[in-house]
Amino acid sequence: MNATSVICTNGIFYDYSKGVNTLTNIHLEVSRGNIYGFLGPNGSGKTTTLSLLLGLLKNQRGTIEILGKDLQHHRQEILSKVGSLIESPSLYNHLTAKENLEVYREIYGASKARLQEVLCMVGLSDTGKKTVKQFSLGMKQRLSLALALLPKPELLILDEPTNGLDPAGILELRSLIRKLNEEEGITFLISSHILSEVEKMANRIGIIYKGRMRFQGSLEKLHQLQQKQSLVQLNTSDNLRAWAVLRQFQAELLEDDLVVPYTDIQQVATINRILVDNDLDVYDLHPRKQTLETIFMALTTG
Ligand SMILES: Nc1ncnc2c1ncn2[C@@H]1O[C@H](COP(=O)(O)OP(=O)(O)OP(=O)(O)O)[C@@H](O)[C@H]1O
Repeated sequence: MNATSVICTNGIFYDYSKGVNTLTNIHLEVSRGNIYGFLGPNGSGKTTTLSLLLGLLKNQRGTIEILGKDLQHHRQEILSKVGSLIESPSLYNHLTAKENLEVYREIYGASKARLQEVLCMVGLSDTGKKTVKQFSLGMKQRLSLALALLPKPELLILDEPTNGLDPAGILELRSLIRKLNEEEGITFLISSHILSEVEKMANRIGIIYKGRMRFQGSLEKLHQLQQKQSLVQLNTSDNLRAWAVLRQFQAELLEDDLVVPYTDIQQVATINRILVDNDLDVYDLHPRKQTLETIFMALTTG
């Protein structure tokens, strides 16, 4: 665990029933200031992992450190600094945003000033007498976030927070998360099964599939993986000679085709020029650019 680590799990295992491995050897590392996007298709183990981090389930093997302390031994202390949105909190439909917060303010022992502060942060300070039953789903989600913010958490754990929101609601929530991260210094761990949603706000990504971590690293590292896997497929008048000419590009001869990895489209033009300059006729040139989505699919399919 390094000094900036906010969450560090070491070899977590969890089974709901004997013989079915729900989580296998999970190493998850979230650093201070991260917006960590925790991605995986349905049933891959995201909620189970988040439940373990929040002490709602108990890991059967491995250790969990949060904010520098072992969760097993410092549960209360840790959880007082962690906010979460894991199951929809029970909002009172017949109460206003402020009244709902008032109920929780007492539980958390937060001040009235803090209540106003969080209402402002989530953009609900002017909803006045409107009760929650008149709120859009996006507004309800922001109110839930306000509840989680009341005790001034250092870390917020959100399980699929954009589920069910319309595009405008998703945009709103995304910019709110970014704002809270930048202005309040809150670290986020956010689960999702949609890469494109997380990609726009996260700076660190973890990908889980069938209970195992398939990738963990910066968004740039995922982009690098994407670039490494982009290939141009070629067919020329003499593929063997073309392969020799393009050796500096790590060209490979695969049955009838020549494939060459590339990182940007300019490189494809250069490859073409080299072939023509070497008196090779190019019959077919087909760049296959990987997208982040195809990389995600490749990591999360059998
Ligand atoms: N209470 C439970 N008892 C038994 N099995 C469970 C329980 N909760 C989850 N599972 C199983 O554990 C696996 C992981 O589920 P989990 O909910 O952690 O995945 P997830 O990635 O959060 O998926 P989703 O996006 O669908 O919520 C799934 O196969 C699921 O069926």
